[in-house]
Amino acid sequence: MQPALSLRKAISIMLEHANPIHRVHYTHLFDLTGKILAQDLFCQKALPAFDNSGMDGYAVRLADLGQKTPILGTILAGESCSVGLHDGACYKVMTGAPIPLGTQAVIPFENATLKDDSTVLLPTDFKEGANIKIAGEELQVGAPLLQKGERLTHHHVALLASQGYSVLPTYAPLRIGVYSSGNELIEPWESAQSHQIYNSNASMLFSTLQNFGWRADYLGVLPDCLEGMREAIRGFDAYDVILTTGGVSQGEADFMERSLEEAGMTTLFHGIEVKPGRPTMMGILGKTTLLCLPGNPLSASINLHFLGIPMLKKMQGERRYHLEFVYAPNKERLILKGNRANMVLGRLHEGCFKATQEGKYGSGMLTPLTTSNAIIFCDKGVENLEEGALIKVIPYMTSFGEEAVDFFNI
Ligand SMILES: Nc1nc2c(c(=O)[nH]1)N[C@H]1C(S)=C(S)[C@@H](COP(=O)(O)OP(=O)(O)OC[C@H]3O[C@@H](n4cnc5c(N)ncnc54)[C@H](O)[C@@H]3O)O[C@H]1N2
Ligand code: MOO
Repeated sequence: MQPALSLRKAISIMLEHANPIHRVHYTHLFDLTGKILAQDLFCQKALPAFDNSGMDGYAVRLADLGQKTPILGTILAGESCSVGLHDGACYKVMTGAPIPLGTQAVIPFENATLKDDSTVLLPTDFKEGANIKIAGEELQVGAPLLQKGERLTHHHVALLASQGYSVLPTYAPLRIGVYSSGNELIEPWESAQSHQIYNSNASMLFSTLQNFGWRADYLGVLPDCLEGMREAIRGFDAYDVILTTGGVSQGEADFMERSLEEAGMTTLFHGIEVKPGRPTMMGILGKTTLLCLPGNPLSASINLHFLGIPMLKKMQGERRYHLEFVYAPNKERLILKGNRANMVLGRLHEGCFKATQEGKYGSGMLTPLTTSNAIIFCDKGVENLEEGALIKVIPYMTSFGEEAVDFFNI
C-alpha cells in the first residue's frame, strides 16, 4: 500500500482523473429527466412568444379609463391578432390571447361594468402595462437557455418543451461494473452457513447508483486468489468504471492491488488518512477507472457516496459534481480522534446536526447508515466540535455545485 494521502488530496486526485466520457445519445423529451445535456442550448422561441394578456378582460387605452367604451371584438387564445387599438375603443381578450397593438393595459372583467353587449364602463384608475405579458420579457431569442452538463429535471424538461425541442443530445450513461470480493460472501438469494455472511455491499452499491440515476452491471464476487482475479480483470475493459468492495487492506487474501497492478493498473492512490475508508484505492487500467472501496459496509457506503458519486458525476459529463453543504448548529459536543480526517454520520433534524451514537459506531456496521441522513467531514487535527458550534453538514442526498467549496470543518 502507498503512504496514506490526506482526504483533501485524495478528492483532488480523484477529480483530476475523473475524465468525462463523451458518448452522446439522442433522447426524447419524455425520457430526459435525470439525463445529462450534451450541448449548450439557446432560446429559440421568445418567452413569452408574443405580447399577450395575463387575464380574461378588456384590452384598453388609458385615455378611456372612467369612460363607457365600445367593445370592437373578442380575441381568444390561439387566434392571431392583426388589429390595432386606438383611443375610444377596447377589445375583449382572454388569458394568453395576443393583444391588439397599442394596448396599454388589460382590465379584468370583474373590474369593469358591462353596460350592454358592446359597451363597457371602465374603472377610473389602472396602471399602465397591467396584465400585459410582453414578448421576450422572460427570455429573448438567442439568450442562453441551458448549459452542457446540466442534469435535467422536470423543470428543465418543461423549459425545453416551451422551445419546441423534442429530441436532444445527452451523454450516454456510464458503463459501470460492480464487483464484491471475499470468500465469506453469499448472495442474499442463496443460503448462508454459519461462517458465511450475506453480501450487502453489492446491493448497497447498486441501489446507491440507482438513486443517482445509474444502472450498473453486477458482476459477482471476485475470488480471493490471484488466478481468479486475473480472469476477472480481463473483462474490466468493457466498462468505463469498475467499483469493487473488499480486499484492499493488508489481509493475506487481499489481492486487489497486486493483481490489478500486474495487469497494468496505474494506482492513483491507495490509502487515505480518513476514518472510515482508510484502504480506499483508485486507479486507471486502460480506459477503465477503478474505485476500490473497503469491504466494511459502512466504510464502503460512505466512501461511495462522498468520493465515488462526485467521481461518477464528473465522468458522466455533469457540470455540478462538487458536494454542497448547509450550515447547522451542532446539537451535542462531539469528541474525535484527530489523527486522521473523520467522516461522521448524523441526523439533520429541526435545523441541527446530531452525530449518530456520538460518533461511536464501527466501520462494519449497517444500522448507523439507516438511522442517519447526513454526514460531516472533519479535517485531520479536529478533536472537538462544541455543542452549538455552527458546522458544515452534507445531507445524504446533497445537491452538487459547479464550484468546489470547502466543506471541511476546520
Ligand atoms: N492489518 C490491517 N488490517 C486492516 C486494515 C489495515 O490498515 N491494516 N484496515 C482495516 C480497515 S480500516 C478496513 S475498512 C478493512 C477493509 O478491508 P478490506 O477492504 O480488505 O475488506 P475485507 O477484508 O474484504 O472485508 C472487511 C470486512 O467487511 C466484510 N465485507 C466485505 N465485503 C462485504 C460485502 N460485500 N458485504 C458485506 N460485508 C462485507 C468482511 O466480511 C469483513 O468483515 O480492513 C481493516 N483491516
Ligand atoms: O477505514 Mo476502515 O474503513 O475504518 O473501517
